[in-house]
Amino acid sequence: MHSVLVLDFGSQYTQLIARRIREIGIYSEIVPYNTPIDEIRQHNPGALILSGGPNSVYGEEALHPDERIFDLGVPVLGICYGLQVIATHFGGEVAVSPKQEFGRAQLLVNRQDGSAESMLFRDIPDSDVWMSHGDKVVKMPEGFRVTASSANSEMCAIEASGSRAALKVYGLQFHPEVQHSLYGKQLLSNFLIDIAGLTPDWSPKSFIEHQLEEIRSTAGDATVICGISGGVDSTVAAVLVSRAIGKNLHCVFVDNGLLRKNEAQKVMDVLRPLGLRITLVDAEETFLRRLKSVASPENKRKIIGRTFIHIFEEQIHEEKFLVQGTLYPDVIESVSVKGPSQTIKSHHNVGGLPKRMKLKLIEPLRELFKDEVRAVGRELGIDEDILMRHPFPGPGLAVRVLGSLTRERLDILRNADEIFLEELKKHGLYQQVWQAFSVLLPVQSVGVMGDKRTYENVLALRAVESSDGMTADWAHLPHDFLSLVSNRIINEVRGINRVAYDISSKPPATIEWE
Ligand SMILES: Nc1ncnc2c1ncn2[C@@H]1O[C@H](COP(=O)(O)OP(=O)(O)OP(=O)(O)O)[C@@H](O)[C@H]1O
Ligand SMILES: O=c1[nH]c(=O)c2[nH+]cn([C@@H]3O[C@H](COP(=O)(O)O)[C@@H](O)[C@H]3O)c2[nH]1
Ligand SMILES: NC(=O)CC[C@H](N)C(=O)O
Ligand SMILES: [Mg+2]
Repeated sequence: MHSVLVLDFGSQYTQLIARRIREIGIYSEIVPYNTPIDEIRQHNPGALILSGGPNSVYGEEALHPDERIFDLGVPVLGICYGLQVIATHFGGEVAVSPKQEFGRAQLLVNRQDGSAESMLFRDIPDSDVWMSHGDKVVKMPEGFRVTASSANSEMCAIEASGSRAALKVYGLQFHPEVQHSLYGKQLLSNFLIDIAGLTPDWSPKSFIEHQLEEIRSTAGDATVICGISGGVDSTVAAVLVSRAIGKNLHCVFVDNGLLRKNEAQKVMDVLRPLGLRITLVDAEETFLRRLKSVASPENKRKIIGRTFIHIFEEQIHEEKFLVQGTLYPDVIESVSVKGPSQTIKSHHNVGGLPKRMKLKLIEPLRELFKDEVRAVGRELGIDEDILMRHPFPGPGLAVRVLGSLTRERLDILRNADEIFLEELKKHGLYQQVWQAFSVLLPVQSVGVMGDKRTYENVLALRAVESSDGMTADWAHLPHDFLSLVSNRIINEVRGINRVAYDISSKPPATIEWE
């Protein structure tokens, strides 16, 4: 199976490029812009895409790919910064533009220059595209032609032609991957299917078949341990691995004392029908002891990540591999392994892992987004109730009791959160939001209850809409509903006298508070 490699120059839209390609039915992966040519060859790519990026190709901090990518014999499409890389590589010039373009622009496809229409623009009329650039091509590279223009960039789309046509190198100043570029997906499809000749055969089913082979060849006859949480990702990962290696899979569910109310029991009940071999480990003591008096979010996350691995290691008998349900957003936000993107927070299962580990990782979902994992789960026949659960982070309530943890504060949060989730379900709102939870703030406020002054904790409710957790908007829950939840929590949960609703989107906030 050929994949498309996206070389990441740090664009905010890099993941969107990969997504759009998969929506077309072609598998794609993102690698850092400077991945060496030998590594690129190992992926056996059917096409390369160079992403946009914040730098300028003529600046001191310009990022350059391995130049030999242009000799691989596979078609290359550069987007924005990627176009500018192509233009300079082939002898053209890029300079700062007197007029910048951000947002909507009108694309004029060049059909009048006597040459044949570009295959890239087949079935694409003059239409709206989305721009985000301050530089532009000012001198064409030799052996290239202009195939489209916009008001502020005359050389808005270029491609190798004439004696260089066989190179199949294309560049676009606009971003075809964003929804506002009306024919963007059609354009990507023209590039991948018509020009690169790829077959759109990526589907949950083909993904599963491919992964089953990969897992079998990695694991061989070895036994494998899998951290399972009752969440969507680890359940799908465990079912997939158990399909591949059967009884050699041993699942461990860690009760880290940071779970929701009665969660451990509920999860064991839900997972039982899947027929997996699961050990429940009670590690509350260990986690809470190690987290005692730790207030910094990053420290909490790292301690939790390490403790998970220690607990897994205690459970190992002859296992050599650890399966995790790590997803793409966990990876991209934790470490900048995939190019020049920034570390936002250390997800416990990626940035929180200890430096030395006895176990080797198997992470079959590492390149997928949540909605794709759900589609894979559906194909595997996993129950909708499990697949549609809200995500729950591995560090659990530790990142929702802000500041230092105590068992008492965890319990206050558990009781409040239970009411919130119960009411969401009762009102048919649970499935309408992507994730919902409560956060116990390290703040006390004054209240009056039964004529008495109170000085108690403040709780924040958070509910968001999202498709992959990368961006999110706060959910506009009905006011009557919020009022009912607030009332119940203040009346029923000892220790809370005020409830607030979080109305921040991601970005600039994140979904969790820590
Ligand atoms: N309590 C736990 N016991 C064992 N492993 C866990 C636990 N919590 C998290 N993990 C491991 O960490 C991985 C990442 O957690 P994460 O919350 O992202 O995924 P998930 O729990 O499987 O799914 P979801 O995002 O839907 O909650 C899990 O896939 C699992 O391998
Ligand atoms: O397994 C996990 N381990 C973590 O360390 C972690 N941190 C955040 N999350 C979940 O990821 C999504 C995005 O969260 P943020 O906007 O807070 O980064 C949201 O769904 C969060 O709940 C985590 N999941
Ligand atoms: N979005 C981009 O790739 C921007 C590229 C380059 N920095 C410019 O401003 O033109
Ligand atoms: Mg989880």
